[in-house]
Amino acid sequence: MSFTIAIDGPAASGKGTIARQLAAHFGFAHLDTGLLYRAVGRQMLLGVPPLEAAQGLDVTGLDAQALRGPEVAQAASKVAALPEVRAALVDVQRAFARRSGGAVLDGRDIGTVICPEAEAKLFVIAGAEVRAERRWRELVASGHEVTQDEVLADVLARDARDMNRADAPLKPAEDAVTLDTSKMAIADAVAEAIAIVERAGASG
Ligand SMILES: Nc1ncnc2c1ncn2[C@@H]1O[C@H](COP(=O)(O)OP(=O)(O)O)[C@@H](O)[C@H]1O
Ligand SMILES: Nc1ccn([C@@H]2O[C@H](COP(=O)(O)OP(=O)(O)O)[C@@H](O)[C@H]2O)c(=O)n1
Repeated sequence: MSFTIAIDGPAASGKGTIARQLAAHFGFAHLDTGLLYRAVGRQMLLGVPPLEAAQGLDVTGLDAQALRGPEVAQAASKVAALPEVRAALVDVQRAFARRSGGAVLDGRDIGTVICPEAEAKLFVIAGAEVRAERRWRELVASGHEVTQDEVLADVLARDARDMNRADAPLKPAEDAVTLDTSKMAIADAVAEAIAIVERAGASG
C-alpha cells in the first residue's frame, strides 16, 4: 500500500511539526525536503557549485542540527531557485513518496510538482510575525544569537524568493486543504491535520 501526504507552506508555519506527528500517528515515513535544499545551500557556502552538491547529495546522512541556522536557510532558498538543482532532487523525493507503507513529505512544491497525485494535501500557513516569533524562540533555544527582527527579515525574504521564482514556486495545489495555525496550539493543529488526512482515506 502506498499513501502519500504532501505538506507545503511558508517558513516556520508548522509544517515540519505537523508532518512528523502525522507520520508517527499513521506509521508512515517522513522526509523533510527542506533539508535537501539546506544541505545544498550549506555546500554552496563552502564553495561547492550548487548543481555538483545536489547531484552528489547523500540524503541518508543529513545532519539536521547543522543545517538549521538562518544563514543556511537563506542559501537554501537561493539554490532552490535554480531549476537544475531542483531537477537533480526530484527522483529521490518521488521514490520516497511512493515507498510502500506510506509517506509524509513537507516542503514547498510537494503537492504541486513532486507528488501532484498525493492522496492528501495540506497547505500550512500562519501570519509572518507569528512564524518569526516561533522560529526565533527555536533558534535561541538551540544557541543561535539572532534578534526577532532578523528572523522576521529572513522569513519574509525567503517567502518572497520562494513564491516568486519561476520554477516550482510556493503555492497551494488546487486540491490542497489550507490550515492556518496562527492561533492554534500544536496539539490542535495536529488533530485538525489528522482529521483532514482521515477524510482523504488514511486510517491509523
Ligand atoms: N501551532 C503551533 N503553535 C506554536 N508553535 C508552533 C506551532 N507549530 C509549530 N510551532 C513551533 O514553531 C517552530 C517552527 O515549526 P516547524 O514545524 O519547524 O515549521 P516549518 O517546518 O514550517 O518550518 C517550531 O519551534 C515549532 O515547535
Ligand atoms: N520542497 C522544498 C523545500 C524547501 N525549499 C527551499 O528550501 C528552503 C528551506 O526550507 P525549509 O523547509 O528547511 O525551511 P523552513 O520552513 O523550515 O524555514 C526554503 O526557503 C525553500 O527555498 C524548496 O524550494 N522546496
